[in-house]
Amino acid sequence: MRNAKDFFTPLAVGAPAPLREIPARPSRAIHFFDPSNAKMAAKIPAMAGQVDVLLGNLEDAVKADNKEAARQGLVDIGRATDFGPTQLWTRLNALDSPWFLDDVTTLVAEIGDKLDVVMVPKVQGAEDIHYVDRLLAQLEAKAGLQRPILVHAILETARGMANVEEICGASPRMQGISLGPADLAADRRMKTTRVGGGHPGYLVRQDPPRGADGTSQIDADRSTYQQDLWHYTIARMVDACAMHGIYAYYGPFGDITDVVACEDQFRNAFLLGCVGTWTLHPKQIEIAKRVFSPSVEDIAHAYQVKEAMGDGTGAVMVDGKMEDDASLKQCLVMVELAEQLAAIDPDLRSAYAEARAASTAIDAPDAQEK
Ligand SMILES: CC(C)(COP(=O)(O)OP(=O)(O)OC[C@H]1O[C@@H](n2cnc3c(N)ncnc32)[C@H](O)[C@@H]1OP(=O)(O)O)[C@@H](O)C(=O)NCCC(=O)NCCSC(=O)C[C@H](O)C(=O)O
Ligand SMILES: [Mg+2]
Repeated sequence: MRNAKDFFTPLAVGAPAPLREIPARPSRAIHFFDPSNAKMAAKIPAMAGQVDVLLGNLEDAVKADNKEAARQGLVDIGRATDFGPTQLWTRLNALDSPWFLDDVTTLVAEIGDKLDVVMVPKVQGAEDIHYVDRLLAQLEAKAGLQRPILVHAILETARGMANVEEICGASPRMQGISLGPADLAADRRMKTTRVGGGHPGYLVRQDPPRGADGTSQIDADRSTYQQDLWHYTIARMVDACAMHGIYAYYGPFGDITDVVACEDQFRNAFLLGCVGTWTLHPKQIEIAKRVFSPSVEDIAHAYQVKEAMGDGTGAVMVDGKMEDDASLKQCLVMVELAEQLAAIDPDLRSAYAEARAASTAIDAPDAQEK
C-alpha cells in the first residue's frame, strides 16, 4: 500500500502528475458504439456535441474477429473527430484477454491526447487498478502526454463487489464505477437472463386477508409489488464512490424497446446518487440526458431554499416544509449539478436561469408584499 505522500507522485518518470480531484464533467449518457461497425462508426462525428460521452467499445458485444478492426476504428475516429465538449472514452478488453495489452498500448500511443477515460471491465480488486495505473503512467510518459488518462472500473464480479471500496480508492486516476448487471448476475449465479432492469419474479406479496374464523386466506387475490434487483448493489456502489470522491453510474439497460422501464431504472439510479448511465442505442440518449438532469421544479425549489437559508444555518419554512442546514446541502448538490449542465447545454441554461430568477423573486420580501 502506498503512503499518503506517494499517492500523488507519478508512477513513471515523465508521466503527468495525478489529479488531486476528479473533474465533475457532465456524463449523463456514456454512449457505446462498436468502432468496427461501419454504420455505427459513421454516425459518431455527428454525435459529438450531442452526447456527454462517446465510448468506443472494444470488449463484449464486439466479435472476436473484429477486435483489431474495432481498435483501429477507434484510432481513426479519435484522430479525425473534433469532439468539442464531448468526452472520448473507451472500454478496453479484459485484463486476462489476448487483446488488453495491444488495446492500451495502441490507444495511448495513437490517441492518448484525445482519450479522457479508459473503462476496465471485470475488475476484481485494487491489484487490477494498480496494474493499469502503472502501465498507463509508463505509456503516458512514452507518448509525452500532458494530462493523465482516468480509469473507470466496471463492477461485474462478486469479488469486485466485495472489494468495491478498495477499488474506488486504489488510484488517484479512479474516475468512477459502473454497474455491469449482466456479468455480475452471471458471476453471482443470479437466475436472470437479462441485461439490467428488473424481473417480475422478484417481488413481495401483500399479506393474506383474515377470514371470518380468523384464518389466513392465502388463496385470496393479493397485490404483488415488483422489487428492484439492483438496489443493494447500486446503493453500495454509490457509497463507495462518494467516500472516495469519484462518480457512480448505472450501466446498460438491454431492452432497447422498453423505453418506459429503461427510464424508471435510470431514474432510480439518479435518485440514489448516480450521475449517469450507459446508452446502447441512440433512442436511449434522450432518456438518459433528461433523467440525469435535475428537473426545473427541483432547481427552482433548491434556489428558493438557498435564498431562504441566508448564511446556511438555522431552520426556515419554505412552502410549508422545514428546511435546515442538511436539506440545504441536498439543494446545493442539485444546484452544483445544474450549473455544470448549464455550462454545456443552452436549453438547460435558460430553463435553470428562469427557475433561479423565479425563486429569487418569491423570496425577496418586497416581492412577497406586492
Ligand atoms: C442493440 C443493437 C445491436 C441494435 O442495433 P440495430 O439492430 O442496428 O438497431 P436499429 O436498427 O434500431 O438501429 C437504427 C440505426 O441506429 C444505428 N445504431 C444502433 N446502435 C447504435 C449505437 N450504439 N450508436 C450509433 N448508432 C447506432 C444503427 O446502425 C442504425 O443505423 P441506420 O441503419 O443507418 O439507420 C445496437 O444498438 C448495438 O450494438 N448497441 C451497442 C451494444 C453494446 O455496446 N453492448 C455492450 C454494452 S452492454 C454490456 O457489455 C453488458 C455489461 O458489460 C454487463 O456485464 O452488464
Ligand atoms: Mg460485462
